[in-house]
Amino acid sequence: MTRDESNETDGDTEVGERGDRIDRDDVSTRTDASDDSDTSERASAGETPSDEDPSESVPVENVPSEGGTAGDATGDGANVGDTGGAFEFGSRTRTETEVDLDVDEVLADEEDNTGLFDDLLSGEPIFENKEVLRPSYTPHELPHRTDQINKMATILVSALRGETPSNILIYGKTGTGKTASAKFVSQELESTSQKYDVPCEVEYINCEVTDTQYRVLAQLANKFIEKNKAVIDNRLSELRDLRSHAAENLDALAGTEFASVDDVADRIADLEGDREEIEEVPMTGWPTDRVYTTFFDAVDYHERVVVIMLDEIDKLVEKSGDDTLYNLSRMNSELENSRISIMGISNDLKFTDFLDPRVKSSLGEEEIVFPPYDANQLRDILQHRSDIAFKDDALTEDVIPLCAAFAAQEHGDARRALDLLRTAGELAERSQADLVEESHVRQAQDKIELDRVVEVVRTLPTQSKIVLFSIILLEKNGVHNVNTGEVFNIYKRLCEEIDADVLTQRRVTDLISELDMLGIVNAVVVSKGRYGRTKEISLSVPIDETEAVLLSDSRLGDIEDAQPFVQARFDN
Ligand SMILES: Nc1ncnc2c1ncn2[C@@H]1O[C@H](COP(=O)(O)OP(=O)(O)OP(=O)(O)O)[C@@H](O)[C@H]1O
Repeated sequence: MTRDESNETDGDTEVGERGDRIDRDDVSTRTDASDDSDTSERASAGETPSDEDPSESVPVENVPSEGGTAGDATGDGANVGDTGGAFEFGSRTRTETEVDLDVDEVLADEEDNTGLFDDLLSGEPIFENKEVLRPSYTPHELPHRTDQINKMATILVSALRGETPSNILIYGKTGTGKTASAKFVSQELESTSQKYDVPCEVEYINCEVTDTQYRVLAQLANKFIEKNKAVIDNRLSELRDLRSHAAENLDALAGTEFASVDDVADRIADLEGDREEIEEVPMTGWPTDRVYTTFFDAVDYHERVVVIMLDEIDKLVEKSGDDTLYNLSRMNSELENSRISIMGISNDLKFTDFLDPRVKSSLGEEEIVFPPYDANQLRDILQHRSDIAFKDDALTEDVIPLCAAFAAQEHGDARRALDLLRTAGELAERSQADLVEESHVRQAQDKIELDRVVEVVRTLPTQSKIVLFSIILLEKNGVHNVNTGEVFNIYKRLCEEIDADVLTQRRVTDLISELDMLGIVNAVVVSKGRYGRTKEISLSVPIDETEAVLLSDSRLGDIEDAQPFVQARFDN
């Protein structure tokens, strides 16, 4: 299990526990639960209802509203139906009554609410099923990817014949449907393999998250170990049945590989031994060759063809070189029972340049390119999804073409197109409109763009933030198309103010070029005749929002009054 997964599990548990606290049925369940240790302790200490310290009853009264002290609550409210001593009876009766009272109060409060949510709920919902527009949804149909899907299927069909499929490399820009298509094909492959009872499995790894050789091999090893355990358990239960039938009547062994009940028992003992020996790979700590051997043995435990899908494979190579791919691609020559095939997916067309030539040729046996979608194709994709996602007639005619056009301008990214459509729907819903209209799409486009800018600016290194802030200060004071020298002067003063290192002007020029590449500023080189050439810099992002993001950085937030700094431009 990855760290993320375990966190998720923790999170779920917590939610579950919190949820328990407000569940009315659960309150009574707890009240019924029997644990009178607390009362008996007090009874043995000679307490009676009359000498009970009033403060002691507080937790009892607080049971339903606090909810968190479930242990105490169950203890004191335990024996409602009992006919125990007067103290217990009185105490318990109070508890139960108050439990109900408090829950009723909560319910009454709910009825008297201010209608905060009622207003929002009252409008006709625009969405039928919003989840369909989220990236986590895997569509059942992928328009305009038939060629690529067919090509993948033609290569992978050998797995269903028990042969090793060629390795495949899939390239294409972001949002061109690579992952969706590959997952679609693997689901089909696995279901067909079950239909024909051919052992074929697909394992998916996202190398952006799992980005070292150790982690990739450990994750794969553990997945196969899990499957092997299930296979062994299945076989064990069949064999135990067979053993008991054969013990009654030896005919049960007819047609099996066993000649006697003892043979069956031996096989069971072997499998139990195998089951016992299986050791999962910890997420850190083993030498990599031990992880590799464990993975190798787990894959080779029984006959099967395995397709390993490495999504964002370029991230793995970038982070930890091509050792993993080298090891995986040479495994087939050593495996005895199984075969593996690799399906790599990448946004970066050039990543194979960094591979060892042997890995490169083995990995790229087959290459499939996913071109960007054009506006018409995006329109079809959006139409398919919107039919399921929105209520009938919830979109005006121009919504889908506009979303498609915006996304096509980007780089034919279906993810962006779907995001736009979903955000437009959400904005319409929020403004309680009956229909999603063109204006909602335009607002959605601005919102997504702004979110992107905010994210990029927020994560800039401090020095770049200071440079950007200098440009903003100049612009805010009416100085447009500034040059590098002007930015540098303000930058220096700001650094002194917040005690940051002052970089050289040359370095600051580089940082400006980086901001240009990120699309935050626009820097054009202009010729000044005999005075040489200079860069004219202007801001390409909304000024107020960007300034707000910069000032939310604790270091830049320290800058008291930015106004005087701008004078620096004129002081020089
Ligand atoms: N032809 C299509 N039909 C329907 N939905 C599509 C199609 N192509 C892409 N999508 C949707 O667009 C989104 C992005 O697709 P996907 O994740 O497959 O892109 P990708 O090429 O793998 O991108 P990245 O390289 O960024 O991971 C997903 O929600 C996917 O369902």
